[in-house]
Amino acid sequence: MKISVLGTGYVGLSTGVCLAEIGHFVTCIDINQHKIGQLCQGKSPIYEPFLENLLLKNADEGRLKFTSSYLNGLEGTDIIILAVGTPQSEDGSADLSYIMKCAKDIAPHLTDGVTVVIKSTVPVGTNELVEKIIMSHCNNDITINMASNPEFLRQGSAINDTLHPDRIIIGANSKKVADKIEEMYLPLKAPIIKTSIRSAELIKYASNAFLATKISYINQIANLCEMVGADVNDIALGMGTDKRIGLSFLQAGIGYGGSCFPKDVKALHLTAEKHGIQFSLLKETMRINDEQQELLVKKAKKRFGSLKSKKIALFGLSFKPNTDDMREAPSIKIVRLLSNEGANVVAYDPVATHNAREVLGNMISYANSPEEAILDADAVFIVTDWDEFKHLNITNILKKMRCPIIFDGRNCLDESMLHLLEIGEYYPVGRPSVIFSNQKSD
Ligand SMILES: NC(=O)c1ccc[n+]([C@@H]2O[C@H](COP(=O)([O-])OP(=O)(O)OC[C@H]3O[C@@H](n4cnc5c(N)ncnc54)[C@H](O)[C@@H]3O)[C@@H](O)[C@H]2O)c1
Ligand SMILES: O=c1ccn([C@@H]2O[C@H](COP(=O)(O)OP(=O)(O)O[C@H]3O[C@H](CO)[C@@H](O)[C@H](O)[C@H]3O)[C@@H](O)[C@H]2O)c(=O)[nH]1
Repeated sequence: MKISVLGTGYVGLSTGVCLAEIGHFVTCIDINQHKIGQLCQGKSPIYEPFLENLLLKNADEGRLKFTSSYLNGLEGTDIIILAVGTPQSEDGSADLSYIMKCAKDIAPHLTDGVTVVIKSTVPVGTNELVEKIIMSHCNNDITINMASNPEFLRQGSAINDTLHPDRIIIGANSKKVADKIEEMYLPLKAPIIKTSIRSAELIKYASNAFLATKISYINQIANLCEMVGADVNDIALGMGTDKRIGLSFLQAGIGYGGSCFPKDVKALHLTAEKHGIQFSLLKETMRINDEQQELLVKKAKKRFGSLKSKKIALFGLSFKPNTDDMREAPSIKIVRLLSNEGANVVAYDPVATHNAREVLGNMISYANSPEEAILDADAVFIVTDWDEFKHLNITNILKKMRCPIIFDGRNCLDESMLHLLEIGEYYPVGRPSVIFSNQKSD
């Protein structure tokens, strides 16, 4: 099939590359000419494992092209996939301006019978609005088919998630349109769920808000664990082994961030409110998450009394491992709180430093390695659970501190290695803290 993908962000680019990989002829279109320039040279503008290799392979084999011209990019296409951003507006609702502008701009280039698929996360009813905009800006004599096909990939595992999805949701108002989209995905051999357009739109928000709520739930259990001397890892295992609950998204820590959960929970809450439903459960999900992001600073204040002039080494800046994305990263709030307390922050992240500089500027210093970050540090905050912090000989590095005081916001330090710390303090989330004091001489 000939497919055009609008938007070459995390979703558009991963989708375009993977659809080419399964044999389609794909043109990715973006209004950001700098991005298109990079992509035409085979460079991925984002850090996403396996993306660049697959991009180069499919471009070389002639199935993947990039352009910023709608005229060239939409010519003779069977399916158009809209994957432009829908960020948060000031009032918390989804900002649909990019998708509406995109609809208006592509309209004059559409040909009769083309299928327009919305992959971006959009509030229920958006497909109908987009269809209206397209119909009022296209040639009068054409018909188009609209469909909703929300995306569930996670950053950091986008390629794997796209090639091996748990399910594919296709929302369409006719069997013919749904079958066409199913045909596009057939090589993936993934379970397909066909629904109405409105249901498909809502499935996306319902899924993200549920996962975010699961995280806030376990985080609140973690807080209780700290009060009663229980261990949240044991609780998560004990709960999650029940198939009805499941083990995933029960990792306690400093809360969720990223380009999706924060904005999508807010948007769903607002949609519900707009329709007279008080979805206060989601309000709590958000409140717990806001508070959870303050946890490490609160713990450090309790430990040190004052954080004024303390040097804090931050391990990790991105909102999750395997991505350089800083959108809504908990590190941003942590840095602001630490700065307000008069602490000095030095941060190390394996790949996100460049993007972090744009958000945090010179509020903090940036180190090139964990070793550099801990020089003269009073405490370490583990903010992102990069493998490097779990496996590497991180305990050996921390051992170099005079007295390592570690606040592990992701419970990711390998506890079996902690005995290497002859002296020090380890404060995980929702688990008993450990104080080491010259164990060797004991
Ligand atoms: N990031 C994720 O993990 C993820 C996962 C699932 C769903 N989503 C949803 O997918 C959508 C895209 O998210 P993203 O993170 O990929 O966004 P992004 O911000 O990374 O990328 C959006 C891209 O769209 C381009 N764009 C804007 N207007 C355009 C236009 N008129 N024509 C062509 N290109 C245009 C921008 O230049 C940008 O490159 C959002 O609705 C998001 O909620 C995101
Ligand atoms: O048990 C957990 C799992 C995740 N997180 C945090 O939650 C955030 C989001 O993580 P994750 O869901 O893995 O990454 P995203 O790339 O944001 O993916 C989510 O958001 C995407 C955009 O809508 C959806 O497509 C995905 O299905 C959905 O998982 C991160 O800050 C994680 O650290 C936790 O704190 N505990």
